Amino acid sequence: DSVNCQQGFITEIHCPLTVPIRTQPLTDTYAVDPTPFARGKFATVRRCKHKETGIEYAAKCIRKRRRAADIRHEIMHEMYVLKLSENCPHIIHLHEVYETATEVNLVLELAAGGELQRVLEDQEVIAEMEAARLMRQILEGVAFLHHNNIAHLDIKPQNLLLTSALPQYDVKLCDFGISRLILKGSEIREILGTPDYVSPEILQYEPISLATDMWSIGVLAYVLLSGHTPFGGETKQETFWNITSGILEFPEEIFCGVSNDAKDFIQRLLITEPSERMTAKESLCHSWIKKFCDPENTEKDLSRRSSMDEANTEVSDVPSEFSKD
Ligand SMILES: Cc1cnc(Nc2ccc(CC#N)cc2)nc1Nc1cc(C2CC2)[nH]n1
Repeated sequence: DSVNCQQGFITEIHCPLTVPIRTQPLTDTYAVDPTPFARGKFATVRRCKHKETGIEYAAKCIRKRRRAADIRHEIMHEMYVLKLSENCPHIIHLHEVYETATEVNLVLELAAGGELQRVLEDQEVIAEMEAARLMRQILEGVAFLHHNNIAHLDIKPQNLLLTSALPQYDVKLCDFGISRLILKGSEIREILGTPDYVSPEILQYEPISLATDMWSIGVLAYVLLSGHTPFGGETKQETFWNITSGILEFPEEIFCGVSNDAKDFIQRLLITEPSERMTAKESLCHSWIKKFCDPENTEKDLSRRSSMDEANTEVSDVPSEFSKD
């Protein structure tokens, strides 16, 4: 399709994928909470309620000028990626867009449960079955993006939102502010992302690819199961050194009770050579994801890792086979 991209931004998309942009003030239609959920460097996110329907959304207000540079094309890129993903249940939905002279307001689906990061802060680790269930949903969202040649480039617990506070919550990917369209031949090398989740190729200024997201997913799986980051150091420099060293360890004191399948899943993602990592599709076929998520399996009494000391999960040595696509 005639996608015209420069440096990985989707500028205009040939198809009826237009997004109506309203110019009347957001506050005519929505009652906006004064206190923001989250305040990023360039965006502020607030809960808001539609005055007629009473439905609640999240309004992401992005300033158009950043250090005097006009970044409207970046905002339009994020809007297009969200619009492109409107049928994916694991990506936050874009409802509508408002624009003024100085800012763009994306009215987005509200994920009332907040950031996965909060859950990790409250309960440190997540039961392995729950981690696999969340990981499958995240992988389905990422597989959708990668099928459209879009790399998210900032996958981390702060950008994974929970639909509710109840235990059987679902998870949705958000924040496409630094996502990029990755097309064959277009080499994109930019220092992006968050230290603990950044991949070796980014640190070595190598081309960024869809595999860059798979590294971050490996880090995320490690954190969900152990409560620790695999390469975290005392300083940023030490973390970066650990990441490029490619040394991956599963210390017994933080991985006791975690199945070999789960470790194999992580090992097949935290590989310094991007082309050797599993793709999102291959990850969805990995036995750790299938074992916990196939319907017939959940009937069986799968050992649930309730806490560190009770953990006596039988170590399953099922070889992790997955289809080569
Ligand atoms: C209850 C809640 C609490 N905290 C955040 N934090 C947060 C995290 C990342 C980004 C980064 C972005 N974008 C913005 C806010 N989002 C929430 N709900 C949202 C947030 C949203 C849409 C994504 C804004 N829907 N429901």
